[in-house]
Amino acid sequence: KPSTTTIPIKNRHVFITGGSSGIGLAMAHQAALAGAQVSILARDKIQEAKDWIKLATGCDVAVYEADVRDYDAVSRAVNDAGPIDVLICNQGLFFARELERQSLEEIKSMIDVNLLGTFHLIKAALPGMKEKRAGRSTPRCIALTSSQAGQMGIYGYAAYCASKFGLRGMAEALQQEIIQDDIHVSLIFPPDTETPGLVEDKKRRPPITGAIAAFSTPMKAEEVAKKALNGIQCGVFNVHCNLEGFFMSIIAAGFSPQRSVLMAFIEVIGASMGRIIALGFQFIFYQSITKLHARKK
Ligand SMILES: NC(=O)C1=CN([C@@H]2O[C@H](COP(=O)(O)OP(=O)(O)OC[C@H]3O[C@@H](n4cnc5c(N)ncnc54)[C@H](OP(=O)(O)O)[C@@H]3O)[C@@H](O)[C@H]2O)C=CC1
Ligand SMILES: CCCCCCCCCCCCCCCC(=O)[C@@H](N)CO
Repeated sequence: KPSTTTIPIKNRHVFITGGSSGIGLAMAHQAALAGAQVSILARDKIQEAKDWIKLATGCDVAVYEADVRDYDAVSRAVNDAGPIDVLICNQGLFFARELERQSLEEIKSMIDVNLLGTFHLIKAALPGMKEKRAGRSTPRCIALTSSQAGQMGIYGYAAYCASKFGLRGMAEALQQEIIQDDIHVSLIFPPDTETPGLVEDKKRRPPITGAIAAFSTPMKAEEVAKKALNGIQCGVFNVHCNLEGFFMSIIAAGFSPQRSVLMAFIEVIGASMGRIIALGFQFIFYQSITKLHARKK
C-alpha cells in the first residue's frame, strides 16, 4: 500500500547509469542543476560527459567506468560512489529487427544490458540504500528507465520489449520487498526520444516499427529527463512522459501500485474505454502490417 511521498534530490546522491548520452546525460544535467550530488556510470565517453556538465552547470559530477553486464565492475563502482539516495538504472541498448532476422548476439545484448544489468545494479546498491544513516534521510528511490515498448509489444522490438517488460515485473515485485525500507520504485516510460541511440536505431529499423512508434509523439531527451525527475521526486510508480503515455499507463495499469487516489479513480473509470482504444490501435497496427506486406509482394 505505497502512499504518496516526496523524494528530494537536492543535496542527495543521484546515481545515473547510461549518464554519458541521451536521456541519462539530460537527467544528470538537470539533477546537477537541481543541486544533487550526481554520479554517472557508463562504459566510455564519461569524461566528455563530466566536462560537458561542468561547462553547462559549473557542477562536478563523479564518473564511473563500468559495463553493467560485469557485476564485479558494477559492485566496485557502486561501492566507490558511496551511499546512494536515488538510483536511476537508465542504461539501455535497442536494435529494432524482426526476431527471425535478429542475431542471437543482439538479442542477448539487449537482455543482458537492459534487464540483467539492472539486476546487477540493484543487487550492488540495495544493501547500502537500506542502511539508516545519520544525516542521510529517507525516502530513497530506485528508478528504472523502461519504454512505451515496455507497455506494448512492437513489431521489430521483440527482444527489446522482453527486456523492458521484464523490468516491469521486477519493479512490481521489488516495490513489495523494499517498501518497508522507505525505498520507492519508479518506472519511466518514454516514447521515441531524440538521442544518439535512436539516431542509430532509425538507420536500420523496419518501416513498420517506425510507423507504430510514430503513433506516440516523439520527445527530446531534456523533456523526458524533466518528466522522469519530476516523477521520481513525487514518488510516482508509473511515470508517463507524453499524453499518449498517460493513456497507455491507464490501459496498462494492471497490478501496478498506484499511490494517487485520483489516478486510481481515473484508471478504474478508464479501464473499459482504454481496452476498446487499445483494441482499436491493435486493429490499426495489424492493418498497417498487412498493407505493408501486400505492397512488398
Ligand atoms: N531513445 C529512445 O527513443 C528511447 C530510449 N529509451 C530507453 O532510455 C534509456 C536511454 O536510452 P538513450 O538515451 O536513447 O540511449 P543512448 O544510446 O543515447 O545512451 C545509452 C547509454 O547507456 C549506456 N550503456 C549502454 N550499454 C551499456 C553497458 N553495457 N554498460 C553501461 N552503460 C551502458 C551508454 O554508454 P556506453 O555505451 O558508453 O556504455 C549510454 O550512456 C535506455 O534504457 C533506452 O532503452 C526508452 C524509450 C525510448
Ligand atoms: C488515446 C490512446 C493513445 C494510445 C497511443 C498508442 C501509441 C502506441 C505507440 C507506442 C510507441 C512506442 C515507442 C517506443 C519507442 C522505443 O522504445 C524505441 N525508441 C527504443 O527505445
